Amino acid sequence: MAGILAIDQGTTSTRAILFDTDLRPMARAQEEFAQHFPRSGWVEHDAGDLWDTTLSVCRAALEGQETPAAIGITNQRETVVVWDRETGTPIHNAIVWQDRRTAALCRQLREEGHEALLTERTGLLADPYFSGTKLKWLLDEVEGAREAAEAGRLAFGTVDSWLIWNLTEGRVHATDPTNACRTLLYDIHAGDWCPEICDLLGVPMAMLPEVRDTGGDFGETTLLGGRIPILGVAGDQQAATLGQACFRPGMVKSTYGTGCFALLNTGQTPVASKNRLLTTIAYRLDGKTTYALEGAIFIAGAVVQWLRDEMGVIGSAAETQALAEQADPNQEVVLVPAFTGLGAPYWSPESRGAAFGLTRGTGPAELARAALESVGYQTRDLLAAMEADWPDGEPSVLRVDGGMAASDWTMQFLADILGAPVDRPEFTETTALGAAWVAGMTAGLCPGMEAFEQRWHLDRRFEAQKDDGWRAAKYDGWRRAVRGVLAYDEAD
Ligand SMILES: Nc1ncnc2c1ncn2[C@@H]1O[C@H](COP(=O)(O)OP(=O)(O)O)[C@@H](O)[C@H]1O
Ligand SMILES: O=P(O)(O)OC[C@H](O)CO
Repeated sequence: MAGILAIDQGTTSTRAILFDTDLRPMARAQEEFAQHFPRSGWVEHDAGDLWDTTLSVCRAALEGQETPAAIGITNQRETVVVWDRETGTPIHNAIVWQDRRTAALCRQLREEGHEALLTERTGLLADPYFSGTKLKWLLDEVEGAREAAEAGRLAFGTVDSWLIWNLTEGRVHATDPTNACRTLLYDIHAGDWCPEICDLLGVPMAMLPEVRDTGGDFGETTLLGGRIPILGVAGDQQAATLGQACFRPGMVKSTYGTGCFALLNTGQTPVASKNRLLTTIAYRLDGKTTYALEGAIFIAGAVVQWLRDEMGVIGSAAETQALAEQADPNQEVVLVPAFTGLGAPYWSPESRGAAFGLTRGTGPAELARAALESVGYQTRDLLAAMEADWPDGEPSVLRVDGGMAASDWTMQFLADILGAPVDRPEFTETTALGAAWVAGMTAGLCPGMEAFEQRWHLDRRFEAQKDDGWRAAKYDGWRRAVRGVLAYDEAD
């Protein structure tokens, strides 16, 4: 029987995985594309590259295969594309979620007292991470853009909308609530775009996509052989939450790719964070919205890439494990990888990274260990904030996935620093799996939630092996290092 094609359009590469209806992977293809850094703190993608790589990985994955019965799309979130409805041409490069160009605008929004409205409606903060201020920047800076948008000639979309538009050859301009809720323009309580915020940011509502259920009808494509309906769309972190079967309130997953994103399912209740986490939509199925608390860290696996590409201390990511094992146990080096600012729970876009505790004897091994440890410390920051925000639902086990979850050393350190077990599933491409499952379920080909939950299989559980004294001392060192980074920023 024909399968389900998952498109995973990520920050550094685009993937397509063809699953059979039992959700076993049958074929896959992946392509990287160029990152553009036109100025310090700016990150752009050529939106044409995002579409071209999508088309080519889909064609490669489908080569010699039957036409799939459905497509599920999952994508890097918050990244902004604006295009001309007539020609389908983007008016500018896509501005990527990591881009910090609107830090001053966000500061101004905070100083003028607008953050309360933004948080109340969207569950987010006035931070450059989200789409809204990036879109405002495009409308302000690209000549003629605002007039064209007001006249209805321009379309805005996160990457999902851009891909849907292209796959349907301009017939469908839509998104789903998991992507809409990251724009800073969407009212997560009303379940619709927020006119007040659009007004505040000068965004004409005519350019916004229609919001449809995560498992819903997003049109069909004829570009991949036959007619294939697009039946599932979710932002990549929410798709991973689905792929990890975190369906019950209290379940939490953490994905370690370029960054790290932890989501705690809070059921049908949107929990307002008192600890600078994000209130977000986990999924909307059959018109019913499930919410999550999210902690977002901008640098996780990217710190390992930095060791490889900029520092040249490793040849491959996997080498960090052996180095960390060799590190001198008497050296307490702490690395705060705030390369693009600090995300949750600090939200300090202008902070930059620092290493503490360096000695004459510090070498690549100690640096590699500190890099891997930084991922554990940052996760503990997030889970501590989650526990404070939602004490009744304290999560007992953390489900992990993403490229860096392959690092046993990092996962063991994570369990040790959390003082709680960490579960790694057999299949760690949970993002694509989640998108495929939603599309397959909507098509009536895949099992519902309960049966899907049963097919989650453990690869390995990492149990905490250290005592509370060790944990407290290590975490205290991290907290002091973060305070140092924040203080340096203030002094600036
Ligand atoms: N064995 C490993 N040890 C440490 N980090 C790893 C390992 N394997 C992969 N990584 C890191 O995981 C990241 C890739 O994960 P992936 O989920 O593919 O990311 P993304 O989807 O964000 O591109 C890279 O940043 C890489 O440095
Ligand atoms: O592309 P990834 O996996 O780094 O994920 C990016 C996130 O969606 C940003 O919020």
